[in-house]
Amino acid sequence: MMTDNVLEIRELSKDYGDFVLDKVSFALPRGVIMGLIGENGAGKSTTINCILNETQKSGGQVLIFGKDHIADELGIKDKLGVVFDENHFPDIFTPEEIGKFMSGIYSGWDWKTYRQHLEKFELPKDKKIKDFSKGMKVKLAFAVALSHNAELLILDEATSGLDPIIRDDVLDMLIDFVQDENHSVLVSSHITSDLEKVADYITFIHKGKLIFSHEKDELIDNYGILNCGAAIFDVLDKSEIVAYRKEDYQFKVLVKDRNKAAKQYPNAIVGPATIEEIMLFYVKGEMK
Ligand SMILES: Nc1ncnc2c1ncn2[C@@H]1O[C@H](COP(=O)(O)OP(=O)(O)OP(=O)(O)O)[C@@H](O)[C@H]1O
Repeated sequence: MMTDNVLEIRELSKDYGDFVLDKVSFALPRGVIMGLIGENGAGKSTTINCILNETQKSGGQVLIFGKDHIADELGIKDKLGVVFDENHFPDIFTPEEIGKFMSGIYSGWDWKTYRQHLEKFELPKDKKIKDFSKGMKVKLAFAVALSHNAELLILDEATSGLDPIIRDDVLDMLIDFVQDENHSVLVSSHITSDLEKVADYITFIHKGKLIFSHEKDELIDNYGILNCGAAIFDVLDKSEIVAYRKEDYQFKVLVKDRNKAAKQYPNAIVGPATIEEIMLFYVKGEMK
């Protein structure tokens, strides 16, 4: 049987001297949307650039569709759609001319789908890209990425500069895209609420290290925030606590198993945690 991971990253490292991406490993199963989260400078773009071999990795292994990402670069390219926050199509061209160019690059180029996307995104096919707004440029990049029968989309902060309405359109598009069970998406974003909406998996990188890569529902169902005063906080079992934040006389504590915590500390108030809160606690919280 074929591997069911479209992307496998094993101990991926990149040493920039003052920043090290440190043996990051995770796998993206076929048919899912994976959100890649982390603070500014955490290493999200470095990870994606190493996957795409835009940056040479210092160590580790990257398999795309079960094949080494460098040895099989040409075979992989056709099945990969990529969108960055800045897309540098030559801006003297029109979408129609970009289409002609892309049809020479991708063997699976599909004019009909491309024209449908241009229409859906209300992109004028004969207007020069230099006169496009930022949102229009990103939409054009999506139109290209979605028009050559790609099986894996990799998006690096592609939605960050878009207004909430276009962002919502793009998120719907990603959900549409994975309706085909052969399609998968890796999407990095600061906007954790977007990822909370669409991602099936969340991979969290902090200071160049992998903190976790889990199914989103598992995170949402299990993690929790326990609110308590100093008396309870002092007796909390250190091993159950991910991190805590002190606000006036209250302690807010991130726990990995909120049901267990609620049973163990019946006098504390325990509630669910959002992906954003989980990230905030890991990045800004203190360890007991
Ligand atoms: N070409 C480079 N040369 C040297 N250092 C680099 C290079 N590219 C990135 N870095 C460093 O790697 C670190 C991680 O950057 P990266 O862009 O991967 O983070 P990020 O998680 O994508 O952040 P952001 O959300 O701000 O885009 C930063 O400290 C950055 O300075």
